[in-house]
Amino acid sequence: PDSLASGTDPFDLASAAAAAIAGRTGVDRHDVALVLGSGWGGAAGLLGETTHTLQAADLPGFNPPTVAGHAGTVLSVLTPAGRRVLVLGARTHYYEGRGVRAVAHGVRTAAAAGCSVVVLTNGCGGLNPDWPAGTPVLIRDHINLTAASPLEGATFVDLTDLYSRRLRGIAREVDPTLEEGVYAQFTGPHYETPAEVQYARRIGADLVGMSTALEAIAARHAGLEVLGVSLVTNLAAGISPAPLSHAEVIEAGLAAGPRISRLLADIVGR
Ligand SMILES: Nc1nc2[nH]c(I)nc2c(=O)[nH]1
Repeated sequence: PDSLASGTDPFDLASAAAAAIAGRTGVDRHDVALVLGSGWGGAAGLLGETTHTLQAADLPGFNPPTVAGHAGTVLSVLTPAGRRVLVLGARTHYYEGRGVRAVAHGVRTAAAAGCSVVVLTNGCGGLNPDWPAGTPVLIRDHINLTAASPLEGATFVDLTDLYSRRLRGIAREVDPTLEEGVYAQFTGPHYETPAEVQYARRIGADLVGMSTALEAIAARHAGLEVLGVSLVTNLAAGISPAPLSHAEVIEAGLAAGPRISRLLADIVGR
């Protein structure tokens, strides 16, 4: 929990985690951090050569993986262009109840490790019937419905252009067909009711998920430039008349794998 009594300043903990990464990999500085969400697991292999694989739980402030499929690893990848990518395969979701500091720890560690850019990916529900499962969507902006902030105290941070226009431009150069949308973070872990999905649509959301917004705010505060990319893994509740079968969702996510992994590799390689 986030009790102040714990004493460990979140930024000291992030520095300790970054020092542990540098110590174990011999890589003193990473350039780009990549947070892998549902359906994005295959991206790391296409980025370049994974020179080091660390267990996240061995690093200060990271927790054992609770989301199935998240390998719970932190990778150091060397791209063909000689850039160092820190691949965080161990996201903490707000719904785990570990508090906002745990949610923000990964991006704070990335900043402490020297990164200047973080790419946040996630799996989400789609509100646009024209975006079927398997559609990647650039996040243009977010609506934070968690009623929480990763920041504490009088930490006033401007969030204009939080999802970097520059990085979205690079992404669209890589794939001009990419859609853009507004991502709404719900607390979860339950999915939205059809009425909540209609509410999200009416307030301007195109995507609904349970991650990303809090991490993006913490990333901006830590000085990182942010790119967010969602993978629609299902149509949100009530959007499609017949609820998609879980098998279809899994299949659509897998089918999109090669395309979205290539997309990320080309964006990071720029
Ligand atoms: N809130 C929310 N999160 C999600 N994550 C995935 I994958 N699908 C959904 C969804 O439909 N709603």
